[in-house]
This record gives sequence, C-alpha cells and structure tokens, in this order.
Amino acid sequence: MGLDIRAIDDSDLYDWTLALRTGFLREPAVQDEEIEFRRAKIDLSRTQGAFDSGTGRCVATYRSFTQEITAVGGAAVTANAIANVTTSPTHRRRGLLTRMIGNDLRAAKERGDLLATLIAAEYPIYGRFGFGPATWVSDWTVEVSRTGLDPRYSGPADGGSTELVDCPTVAALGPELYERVRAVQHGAIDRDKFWWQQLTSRTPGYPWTEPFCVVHRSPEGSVDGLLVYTVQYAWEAGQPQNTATVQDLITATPAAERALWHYLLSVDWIARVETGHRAPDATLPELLPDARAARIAAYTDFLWLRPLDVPRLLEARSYPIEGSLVLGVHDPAGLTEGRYLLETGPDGASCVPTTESPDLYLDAGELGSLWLGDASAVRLTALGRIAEERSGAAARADLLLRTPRRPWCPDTF
Ligand SMILES: CC(=O)SCCNC(=O)CCNC(=O)[C@H](O)C(C)(C)COP(=O)(O)OP(=O)(O)OC[C@H]1O[C@@H](n2cnc3c(N)ncnc32)[C@H](O)[C@@H]1OP(=O)(O)O
Repeated sequence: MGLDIRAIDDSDLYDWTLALRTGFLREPAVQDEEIEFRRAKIDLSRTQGAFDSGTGRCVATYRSFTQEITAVGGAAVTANAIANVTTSPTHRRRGLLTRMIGNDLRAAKERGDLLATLIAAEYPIYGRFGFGPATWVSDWTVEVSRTGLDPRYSGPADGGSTELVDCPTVAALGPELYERVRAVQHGAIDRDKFWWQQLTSRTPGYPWTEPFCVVHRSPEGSVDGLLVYTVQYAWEAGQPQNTATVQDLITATPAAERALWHYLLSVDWIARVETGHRAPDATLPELLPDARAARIAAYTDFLWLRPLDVPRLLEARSYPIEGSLVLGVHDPAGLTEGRYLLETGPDGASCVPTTESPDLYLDAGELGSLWLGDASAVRLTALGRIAEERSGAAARADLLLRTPRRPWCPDTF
C-alpha cells in the first residue's frame, strides 16, 4: 500500500486536522470553526500530509512557516519554523517524518532561510535531522505566603503604575510592546496576529479561560510591561488556596518585571503562582526576600535550531571580541557540510568557506546549540560531541560565542 506525501489543498483540511488531533492525542473530533481558523492561519503550500492510498486517509501531518528569530546583538533572522508534526499510530516508524522534514529542509535551504526552528515534543526526535537544543526554559511554583514580600504593598513606589485592563486592550497594546522586547532578547521569535488572538480570545480547537490582564506603565507613562494570568479557584477549610497561572508576562525594563511580579504575588486570596515558561536565568527567585519560596517546577530544553546557511548565520550575530575560528561542520543531510573560517570583532563578523584545517569539528546540531550563545563548546567537547583539533580552541569559541544573559524564547508554536 502506497504512502503519498504532498502539499495539502483546501479540501484536505478536515482530514489533515483530524490526523493532527489524533497524533497529538487531542479529542479526535473536528469542528467547522477550527477548520476556519486553520484555513486563515496556515500556508497550504508549506503544509504536508501523508495519505494512505488504500484508505485515502491522512496519516501524517507537517507544517512550516516563515519566522523571525532574534540573533545575539538584535538582528531579526529569517527562519523556517516547523510545527504540527505527527504520524498516526497506525503508520509510525515507516519513515514518514523523515521524508516530510527532508522535503521541507531542502526547500527552506533553496529559499535562502538561514536556519530552521522547532520546539521538540520529545528530546530524541530531532537530533538526527541536524537540530540541537538552543534555548531552555524554567517554570517556577511560588508559595506566596513564604516570599517575604511586604504584605502592605499597594503598587510601585517609583512612580510607575499598574492597571487592570481587558483582553481587547492587551490585543491592542501587546504587539508594539512585544516588538520592543524581542528586539533585545536573543532567542525570541515574532508573534503574529493569531498568537495574540489565541492569548486574548477563545480560539476554536484550543482550551481558553478569560484571563486577568495588567498593564505596567513607566514613571513617564509609557507601556513597558504586560501580565496575563488565569486563576484556578479553590478554598480549603475556610482558607483561600487559589492558584494563579501566568499566561504571558513580557517586560521592556527590569523595573516593570519586578513590579508585575510584586503585583501578582500580592493579590489577596492567591496562595500559589505558577509562572509558566520563564527565561532559564530568570531573576524571579532572587526578587523574593526568601528566594526558596520559588521552586523549580520544570527546567527543560525548548527551542531547537538547525543551521541551513553557516556563513550568513554566523555573520548575522554579534561577538564581544576580536577572534577567529575554523569550524569543520559535519552534516549527513548535505545542507551545511564544509569548513568555515569565522573572523569576529566588536563591529561585525565575516564567515567564509575555507580549506584551512579546522580548530573544531562538530555536527550541524551542535552549531545550532552554540549559535545563540547558550551551549558551551568546552562542555560539548567534554561530552564528546565536539572534537577539539587545536588545544584551547573550545575555550576560544566560548569567549566568542557565549552571552552574559542566556537566550530565551518565551513562546510555543
Ligand atoms: C515540531 C513538532 O511538531 S514536535 C511534535 C512531534 N510529534 C509528536 O511527538 C506526536 C507523537 N509522535 C509522532 O507523531 C511520531 O512518533 C513522530 C512524528 C515523532 C515520528 O514520526 P515517524 O513517521 O514515526 O518517524 P520516522 O519513521 O521518520 O522516524 C525516523 C527515525 O526517528 C526515530 N524516532 C521517531 N520518533 C521518535 C521518538 N518519539 N523517540 C525516539 N525516536 C524517534 C525513529 O525510530 C526512526 O529512527 P531510525 O531511522 O533509527 O529507525
């Protein structure tokens, strides 16, 4: 029985969505409103389905779209973002994902995208396709009664302000604020109108509860922070045991972040706060007089990157110091295989193919892990994933590539 992989058309949307829901273990029922939402959102020409010629049924799904990711130094780099990857349990491990991702990565390379991005559902899936983990997230649970924050708090003392607003106000103010935030946060990705729609209104096919929303303004009156949270309402033996769950918290200044955490950790009746995905080096715990009131609920790899054009990718980011490095990149898919000479300085970098002998040999996935400055070349060498051909080269790579604050991608896609 044949398995035909092709770009889907509008008439496939119902079957494709059913296969997607099946693969993600969501109720296998598709409402017309969900189809309408997907029809508006997805680019059919970059949406693949695998169809079983015996039954005609869609048995695997895959989608990519153009995304911007912030490089170290603030440049917005064009990426091929991958999402909605599933193979139905009846057709697993027959190479369907391998065929779909191969098609897509070759097309992205031809289009000129510098890299591919995805959020890996499970760690072992994507390394074989040249991806490496590049950003991490930390999720915290805060016991409000233990924070040690002043219980008499009633708003920022520095002239800034917090205001409760509704969802349409978030949808109106959020995009401009987020543009400022992502421009200085390496690892952040752009948010399209559907992202804001899903945060601020009920979207067919996704669970949603009307949230509480707070805007923070600086002492000068500009919007510099946004907090969106829902509350799970619970009382036990006459005591409030409500849990607030952060749906989004973005800030353009450290003062705004401190003010919004202080706000949320002072709401009467909230006993516990679940922070959702924060930066891996979140300042939250140490904002609290008792930092141990915040416990790590999860600390995990998040955004994975796959280089597609090594010279342009390495030239797109900034470097703190002058230096040079020859990288020997191994890429079984043949997309980035080669030797590259990287020369860096505070004013820019050049990266060109070279015949010089490499300082470091590494797979494309390891380069994906290094690009945003999070992974350490010294550490990857200790793990046996980078071969150091010149003594001290891994430490030199870390001096060139690593960043003072860690990269962070706050969003799932
Ligand atoms: C970006 C995203 O959308 S992330 C979401 C990914 N989707 C899911 O996790 C949903 C549930 N899982 C699935 O639908 C499927 O298992 C998929 C999509 C992950 C894999 O699809 P398949 O068509 O079975 O993959 P395929 O047959 O091409 O496997 C290729 C190789 O990867 C391996 N592999 C695939 N999935 C996994 C996994 N979850 N864990 C470990 N190895 C895996 C296979 O064993 C195979 O290895 P081999 O070449 O050594 O034999």
